[in-house]
Amino acid sequence: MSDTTEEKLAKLVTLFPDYEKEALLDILVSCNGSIREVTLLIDGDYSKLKEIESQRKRLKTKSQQTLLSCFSSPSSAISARTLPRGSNGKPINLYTKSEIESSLRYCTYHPNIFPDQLADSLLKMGLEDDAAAPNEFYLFGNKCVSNHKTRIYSNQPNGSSMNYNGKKVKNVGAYTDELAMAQVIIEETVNTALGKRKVLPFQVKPGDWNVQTVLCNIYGRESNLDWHSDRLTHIGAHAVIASVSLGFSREFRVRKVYPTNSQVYSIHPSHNSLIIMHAGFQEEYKHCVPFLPKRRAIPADEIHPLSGTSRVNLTYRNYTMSQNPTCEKCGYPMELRRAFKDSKNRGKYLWQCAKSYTDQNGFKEGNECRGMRFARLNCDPPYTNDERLCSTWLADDDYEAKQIQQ
Ligand SMILES: O=C(O)CCC(=O)C(=O)O
Ligand SMILES: [Fe+2]
Repeated sequence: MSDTTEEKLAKLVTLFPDYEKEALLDILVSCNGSIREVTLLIDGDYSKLKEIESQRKRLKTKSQQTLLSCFSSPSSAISARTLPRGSNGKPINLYTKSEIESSLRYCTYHPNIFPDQLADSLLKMGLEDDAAAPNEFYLFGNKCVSNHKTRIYSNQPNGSSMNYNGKKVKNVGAYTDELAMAQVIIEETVNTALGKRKVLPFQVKPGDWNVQTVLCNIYGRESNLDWHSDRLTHIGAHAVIASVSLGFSREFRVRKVYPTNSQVYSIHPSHNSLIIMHAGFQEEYKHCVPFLPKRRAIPADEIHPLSGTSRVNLTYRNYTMSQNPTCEKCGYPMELRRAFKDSKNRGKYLWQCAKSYTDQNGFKEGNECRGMRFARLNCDPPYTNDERLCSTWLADDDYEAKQIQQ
């Protein structure tokens, strides 16, 4: 059986860690799903590529043309591949609270967050939830299926009609007493932590952070979660997300979203620990749960007594956005994003039509929509067509963008 798109993409992410996942997906689509072609393309074997390109001239679609033109210069392919990551190209391991918090400016780490019994019942809840299922979604028109399972729990009376990542959620889980108890501890810990930090312009104030939704991810031995930043669309700019790890300990990697060769850090959150991804984290960093190396034998003392090699993750989210715009051109819901790639535009919050990225046929020729609006956060309505009113935020250590934009 051939690999799913998600599996192919996971392989490519491992082969080409310096590339954005979205860019790899673009290239994979433009190479008709062939990993071999992608490898040739990125490794700069242009004679082979020419052959492939001339074969494809017959099929020639707009998206393929654009994508290939981005990779037509050997220097762009080679520089991204060969740039060293950090000092020696390897992730830096962060084990303790002080190592994590001194290296990552938007993260705090809180071990032993729940009483032991509560942690164990939440772990069992995740492991035994029969309604948890792989995530199915469309990216650039390709159907992707995650290799970990997910369930969303909501404490809202209208929770059953909620949206997540642009899709109506089926089968929202009811709030149990354990979830309600855990929420009290999480809200208290997060609001206390917020009170000790600088408040960023678009974030909730200390004391006001509260939870409407808990996303539960269940990882087996073979599961992973690819590099991403969480979508801001419903949780807003400068979102604060609380992420609890339960059971078998898996790596949680983080790196800045720019430059492309940014240093990777590896955190090892233990059973019953909390990572708070503070305001600015989703804007400036991305994160993933990498695959466990296939051939690595797991030492007996790492196997969790209740979950074996499975891990449960609970992420607590505060839904702050309710008036999100729809696209003026096609009526599709829009996604809130922050530009970061080029330092000239970095910091601008934008509403982008989600159709091309998430709709089943959204990337087919003639179906693309490039609808865009500037975000005007904390205003009614939260969008504008006047660029001068666009909400913008730059990290205070982003000297490069500040200098260019002044
Ligand atoms: O499992 C984790 O630690 C991360 C989960 C996550 O990033 C997400 O659900 O968006
Ligand atoms: Fe995430």
